[in-house]
Amino acid sequence: MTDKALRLGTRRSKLAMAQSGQVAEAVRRVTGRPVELVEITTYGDVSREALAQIGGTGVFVTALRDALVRGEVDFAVHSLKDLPTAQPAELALAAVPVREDPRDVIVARDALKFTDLPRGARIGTGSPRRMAQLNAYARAHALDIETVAIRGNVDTRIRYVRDGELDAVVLAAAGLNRIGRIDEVTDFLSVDTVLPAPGQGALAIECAADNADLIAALGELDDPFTRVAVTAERSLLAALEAGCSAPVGALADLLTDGQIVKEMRLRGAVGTTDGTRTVQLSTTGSVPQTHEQAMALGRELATEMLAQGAAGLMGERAQ
Ligand SMILES: NCc1[nH]cc(CCC(=O)O)c1CC(=O)O
Repeated sequence: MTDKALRLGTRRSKLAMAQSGQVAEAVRRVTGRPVELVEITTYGDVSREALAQIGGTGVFVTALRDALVRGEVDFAVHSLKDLPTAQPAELALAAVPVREDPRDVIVARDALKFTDLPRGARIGTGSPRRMAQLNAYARAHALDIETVAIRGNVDTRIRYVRDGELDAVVLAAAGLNRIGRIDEVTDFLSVDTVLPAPGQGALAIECAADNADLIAALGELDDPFTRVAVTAERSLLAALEAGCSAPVGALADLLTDGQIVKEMRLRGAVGTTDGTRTVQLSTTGSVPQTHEQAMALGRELATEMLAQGAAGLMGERAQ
């Protein structure tokens, strides 16, 4: 094996740099090769206005993928939840490392928990999924909250709370962990309250589909269970024909009896952002042993959710 540095394409944001840095270290460890970070500036990074117009995080992923396809970098790390469900033929998902905490969390003023927020509290999030589920919970439990649409990176969002503009913001635990700000969380939301985005908490390591040596080397970092779980979650998302900013929550986990793994459960939730209508279902089956079995589990749940009217609740998908 050669000693030439592997080039890891990354965005410059704090979260992207943290994720890429952590994966770079793991790749050095398993391959014994040096890894060099190559910063890719995306259109969305340059202009906030542009991002609003193009819509969503797809622009970030696209720029990294273009650099991979052009051979400017050897591999890239994405937050799996930001990755479109369609896999381009030129690229391979070489590894899905062990997922960390998939939960959403609250960063609130005065160390408040979600259910202790005062009447009329304003909670910031840019995610229709989080709005839908927080508002549905609030309606069911007579909480009087108002969800407020915000944008921006993690630092910007927490600043809304520190500046007193909002009472709380909702973020992913995994992102805060990776940038070293997990201590600022005031409440970890149970997945029974807010089902995370498909793939939340997991990373995707991508490289060129024709680079078999690199796929094999990066494959050392793959966690087969995380991979089947996120495959089932993303299959549900795809079968609902929903985009990555649609109000869809999904989480696959293992049902165990003592130490013995019995089955995999896949939960899904869709709802209108005002929380008035939701479809929330789960299905349980044998733990998928193949990609195709994991895909089938997601499709199966999607079919049941669509039969209960899920399609009619997703009007607010990405512009
Ligand atoms: N949409 C932005 C984004 N993409 C991935 C994460 C966090 C890391 C993860 O979920 O894996 C975040 C921030 C957030 O939702 O708080």
